[in-house]
Amino acid sequence: MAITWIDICLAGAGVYLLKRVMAKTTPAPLPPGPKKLPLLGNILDMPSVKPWMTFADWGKKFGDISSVEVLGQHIIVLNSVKPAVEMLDKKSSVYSDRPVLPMGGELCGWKNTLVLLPYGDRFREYRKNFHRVIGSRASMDTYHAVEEIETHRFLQRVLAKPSELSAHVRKTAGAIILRISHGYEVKEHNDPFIELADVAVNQFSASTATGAFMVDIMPSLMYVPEWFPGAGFKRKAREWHATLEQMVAQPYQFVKDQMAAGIAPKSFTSNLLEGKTLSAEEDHVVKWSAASLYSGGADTTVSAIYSLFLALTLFPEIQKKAQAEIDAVVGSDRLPTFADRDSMPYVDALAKEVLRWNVVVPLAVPHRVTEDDVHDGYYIPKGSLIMPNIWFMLHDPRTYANPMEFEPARFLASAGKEPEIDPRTICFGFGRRICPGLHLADASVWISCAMSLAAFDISKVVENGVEITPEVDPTSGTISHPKPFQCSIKPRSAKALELIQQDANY
Ligand code: HEM
Repeated sequence: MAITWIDICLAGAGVYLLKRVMAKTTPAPLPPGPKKLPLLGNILDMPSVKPWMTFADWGKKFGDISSVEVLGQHIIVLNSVKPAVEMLDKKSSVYSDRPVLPMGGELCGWKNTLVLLPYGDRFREYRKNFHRVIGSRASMDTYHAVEEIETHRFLQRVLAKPSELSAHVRKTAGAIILRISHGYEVKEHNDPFIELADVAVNQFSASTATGAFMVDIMPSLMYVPEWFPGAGFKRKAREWHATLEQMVAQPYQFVKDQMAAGIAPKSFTSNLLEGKTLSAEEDHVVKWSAASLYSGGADTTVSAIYSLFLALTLFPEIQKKAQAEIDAVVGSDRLPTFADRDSMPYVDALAKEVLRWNVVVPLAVPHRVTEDDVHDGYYIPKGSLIMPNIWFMLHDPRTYANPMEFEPARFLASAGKEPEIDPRTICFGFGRRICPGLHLADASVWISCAMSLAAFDISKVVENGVEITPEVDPTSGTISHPKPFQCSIKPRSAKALELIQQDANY
């Protein structure tokens, strides 16, 4: 029997009606959201620039849990901490998967790193490794010396070339993480591992950018051969896959060679390899969890520390208050160390405010739901992507007074006023996917605040008698950075200069 257009239309109408009927049989309504178009859903509502701003508007219109549907994909946006904790933490056994990303995850291979790893046994193994090495504030004590030495070297680099602040921040983050992950000490210039990681991390951002590759919308394109017209993305994916493989394999081989020679310093990788013969699966887990540590830490703290310098440039009074505290506690004969942390509440508050003001990962990383759920009266279908709007949670006037202002004192108790919520309970995400590098990040941001403030005065650049005020306009993207800005960085005194120039290898 021949099939006619009428049959097809009737079948189409049937599917549509069936969907409508099925929609009616769902256990509860979907969370509210912008009105959908037939077939296209909310594709035209999806923002491409700073989506967290649009999502915050949805929160105001539709409440703390809102939803959209893009080509059949449900996206649930959470605009407050309460549902984020109730769903992602309390129901973590069904809210902890990650989305499948055809370009970045599958073709380029980033699905082997923790951030995109599907929820399951391998995921648990990686997390266990992270937990063992940097899973608590106490375990981070082992790495305080590395943090202090590398941050001191950072001061020396800044002193030598203050105009290259951003590059120094990046290099220091890479140096700290590579020492912890692979026991590798970076070279002062053109370090091959740092360069490789920079390229790979940029490729990660490019390959996972929303809407950048058609294959992310039509996953079947993954199977198109490279020679096929329009399949340029496959060649690109092959190249990017190769960079990632090198970024993972080279430092790993370095540790193995050093261990064979009996000269490997203690590190995340050497610790996991020590005295063991690994199966292929165990080898994969050690190699890729070390790389996850390295790639997760390479770009994130960079954003936070760069924004510390932006804040210090913009708010000289806050800088002076923090320096006064350091002078009173540490004096001027030495640089601050982690041992001073508990005695310097204002510097601690400053580090917290940096994490709140400049939100490094504004929408976290989407969590994928693995079972149908009904939450707070709303239907959350299996396969939905949950996006916690961390940016809004940290700028919500219900939680933070004058949220757009940079004000460390909000985290200090004063007469009749409790400190505001610690942003570290929000900025690192939620549930079983919470950032496993949070203690390391916290330590890096704090020591950078304390040492930089002890050593330097940071101020606006004056050009032709005019002060240049940097703009506060962070970039869009999974990891948001302050836009490049100029500032003047000078040693605070002759004594500070002497301290910076002292040997950093203590
Ligand atoms: C200021 C610095 C940092 C911030 C604000 C930050 C924030 C985040 C956030 C929001 C997530 C997603 C959590 C979720 O899905 O709910 C995440 C995941 C992750 N972070 Fe961080 N992070 C920072 C530094 C670091 C560092 C230093 C490392 C490595 C040592 C790291 C490694 C990772 C990894 C591997 C994941 C993926 C975890 C998973 O999927 O299970 N992060 N981070």
